[in-house]
Amino acid sequence: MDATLQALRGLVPRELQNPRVGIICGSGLSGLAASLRQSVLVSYAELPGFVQSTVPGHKSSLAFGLMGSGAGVPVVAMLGRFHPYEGHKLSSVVYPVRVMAKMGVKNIIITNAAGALNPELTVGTIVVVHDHIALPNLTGMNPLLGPQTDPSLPRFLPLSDAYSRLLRKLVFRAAHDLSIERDALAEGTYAWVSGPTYETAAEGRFLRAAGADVVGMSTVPEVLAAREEGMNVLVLSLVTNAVVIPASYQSVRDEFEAEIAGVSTKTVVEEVVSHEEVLALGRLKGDLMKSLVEKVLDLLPSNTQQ
Ligand SMILES: O=P(O)(O)O[C@H]1O[C@H](CO)[C@@H](O)[C@H]1O
Ligand SMILES: Nc1nc2[nH]cnc2c(=O)[nH]1
Repeated sequence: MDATLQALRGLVPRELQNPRVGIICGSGLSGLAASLRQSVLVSYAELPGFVQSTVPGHKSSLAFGLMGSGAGVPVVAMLGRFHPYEGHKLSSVVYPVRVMAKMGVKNIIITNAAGALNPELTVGTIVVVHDHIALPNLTGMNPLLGPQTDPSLPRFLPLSDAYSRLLRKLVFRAAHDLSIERDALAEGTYAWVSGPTYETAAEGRFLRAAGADVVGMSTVPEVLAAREEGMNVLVLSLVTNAVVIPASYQSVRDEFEAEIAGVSTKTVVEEVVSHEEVLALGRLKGDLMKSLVEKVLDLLPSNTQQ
């Protein structure tokens, strides 16, 4: 950690060395940082302890700068995050969050691209996350497992208040001030899965039955580390696709038997999701996400520490 902080002190101008807000840009959402003023980019390759992002739509740099109107708020943004499915250790996945904490970040805005499990969520909606289901956490893949990085941090971290109510409400105020239509935003629960495979229909049905609204392969490890470090957390999920959950299984036996009986049948075309589709949606809705985040920064009370 000391080596990383020392490298940053050498690479980032003094006035940007104490960011107030951290931002993590999800798949295809690195454009979020386009409006940073006085921005300085630091490649992950220059930072001891950082790994590289290998996923298309994720860069590998930290961006420091000022964001929002007026004098602006000093922020540090991760242009590209790390996922366990890339082969990164969970401790590496959350390392940048710990670095942000040591630089003084008190509020973190984590964005991601996610698939909708809730049939009421349309593609393009931004979901303000208020809770999560993390099957990996429940089954032994928790980034906080093992010896503590800092014994002064809590060993048993409560998560019932993980998603800051104040920050969530600010998003709705921001949308209201920007006259963003009501249906563009929703609230929901994020399911974290390891990936890199997308869900089968049965898995989608299972996660939906468990109460999740959206599903993705990131975010929760970062939330855990951020909460452990005492930060206020806001998570915004952009719905990039619907997880296909057919209401019923269409039997191939029925289909076959109809065929041999000479009865015409409708061929079922199974829809599939692709990362290209996820990235395309990120590009399409990137500006909306950017305006929302900028406005949240404008509205952030100057004393937000809790
Ligand atoms: O969560 P982010 O990094 O936004 O990316 C999401 O999009 C990728 C799949 O298309 C997965 O990495 C999933 O987690
Ligand atoms: N697991 C998962 N991650 C995603 N990221 C974007 N879309 C999806 C999805 O449908 N499933």
